Amino acid sequence: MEAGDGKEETPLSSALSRFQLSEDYGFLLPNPLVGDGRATVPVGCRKQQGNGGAGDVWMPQLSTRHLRGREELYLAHLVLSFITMGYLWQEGEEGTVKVTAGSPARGECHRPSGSPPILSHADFVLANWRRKDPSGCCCPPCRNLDPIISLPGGESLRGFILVTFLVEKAAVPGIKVGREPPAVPLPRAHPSPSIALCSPSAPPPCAWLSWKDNPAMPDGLVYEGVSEEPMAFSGGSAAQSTVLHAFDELLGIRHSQESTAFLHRMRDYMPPPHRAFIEEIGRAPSLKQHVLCSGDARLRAAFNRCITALADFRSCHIAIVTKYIAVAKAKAGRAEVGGWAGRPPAALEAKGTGGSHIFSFLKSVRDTTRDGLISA
Ligand code: HEM
Repeated sequence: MEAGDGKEETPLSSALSRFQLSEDYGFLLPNPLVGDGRATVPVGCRKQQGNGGAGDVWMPQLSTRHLRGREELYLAHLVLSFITMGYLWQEGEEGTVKVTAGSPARGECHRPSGSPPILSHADFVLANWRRKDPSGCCCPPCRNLDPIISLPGGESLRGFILVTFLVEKAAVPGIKVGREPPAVPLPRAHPSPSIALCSPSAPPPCAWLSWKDNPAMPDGLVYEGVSEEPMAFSGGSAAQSTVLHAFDELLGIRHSQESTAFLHRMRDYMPPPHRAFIEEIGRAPSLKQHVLCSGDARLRAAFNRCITALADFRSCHIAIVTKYIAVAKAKAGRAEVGGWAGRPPAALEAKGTGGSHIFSFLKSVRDTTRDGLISA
C-alpha cells in the first residue's frame, strides 16, 4: 500500500487485500478477504514516530461501499480494530498514542455494522475464528480452530480467544430456547469447552483494549478526522457477550443497580441485532412468574437447575480471573515473562477490562444470580 496523504478514498476490500501486517507490529494477519494475497507493509504510523509527524506513514481513507454482505463488514471491522490496537499500544502502557493520526480508525466499517470504533467482543471472539481444515469440525479442544488475528501471548492468548468462542458456541442450544439465535457469526454444534485451555502464562490483553476508565489513556482517544475531542470507549470484554445477558433476562435475574448500569453499558458494544434480541426477551412475559404461578414442582426444579448452572459458571469464571491476574502478576514479579506483553496491565490489576472493579462486581453478579432461585 502506498503511503498517502490520508485524504483519498479507497475501496476497503481492495485496500485490505493488499496488505498484511508485519510481525514488527506483533501481528500476523492471514488475509481473510482475499485468499493468500500477502504483502508486508507498515500501516498507521511507524513505530518510532507515531505522533502524526512527518515520518509517519498514513493509511488512506477506506470506504465500505464495495464490501459484500455482513461477513465482509465484520471481517473489515475486525481487521481495522486490530490494526488500531496494534498502533495505539505498540509501546505498551507507557507510550500510548493519544491520536489516531491517519489511522485505520477512520475506516467507515463501524457505521454500517453498528459497531463502535474499537475492538469489541464481537470482533475479538465472535468474528475472529476460522477452521484450519474447512471441512473439519470446530469442537474442543480447538485443534481445528485458530483465531483469524491474534495478539502477542502465544498459546495462552489463542486459548483466551478460542475458549471464549467455545463458551459462546456451547450456549447456542440455550439461546434457542428463547428464539433462533441472532444473526451473527456464531457456530453450530454443542461442545463442552474446557476453560483449562486458558493457561495463565500471560494476562489477556483486555485492559489494554479500553480507552475508557483506563489510567494509561485517561482522556480517551481522538479519532482524527472524526472529532477533535477525545472519545472514550470500553474495550472488548465477554461482559459484551449476548449469551449471559440473554440468560439473565430469560431467568429474570436482577443485578444490583451498579452492576446493571455496567452491564447495560456493555450492550452498546454488541451488534444491534444482539441488543434487540436481549431487549425482546426482557419485554416478553416473565418465565419466572409462569413457573411460580404453575405450582409445578418439576418446573420449579428445572428452573432452579438453570439458575444454579448459571451461578456455577460465574463462580468458575471468578476462579479463572483470580488465577489469571494473580499468576500473571506473580510471574511478572519474578520477571519470568519478558517485554510489555508479559506484564499485567495496571488497569487489569485494579479494574476489569471494561473498567469495573472486577472482583466485587463479579461476586455481586454471581450472588444476585443465586438470589434468583425459587424457594419451595
Ligand atoms: C482468562 C480468562 C478470563 C479473564 C481474565 C476474564 C476477565 C474478566 C473480567 C476482568 C471481567 C469483568 C468485566 C470487565 O470489566 O470486563 C469479566 C467479565 C465477564 N466475563 Fe470474563 N474473563 C475470562 C474468560 C471468560 C470466558 C471464557 C468467558 C465466557 C464467555 C467470560 C465471560 C465473562 C462474562 C459473561 C462477564 C460479565 C460478568 C458476568 O456476566 O458474570 N470470561 N471477565
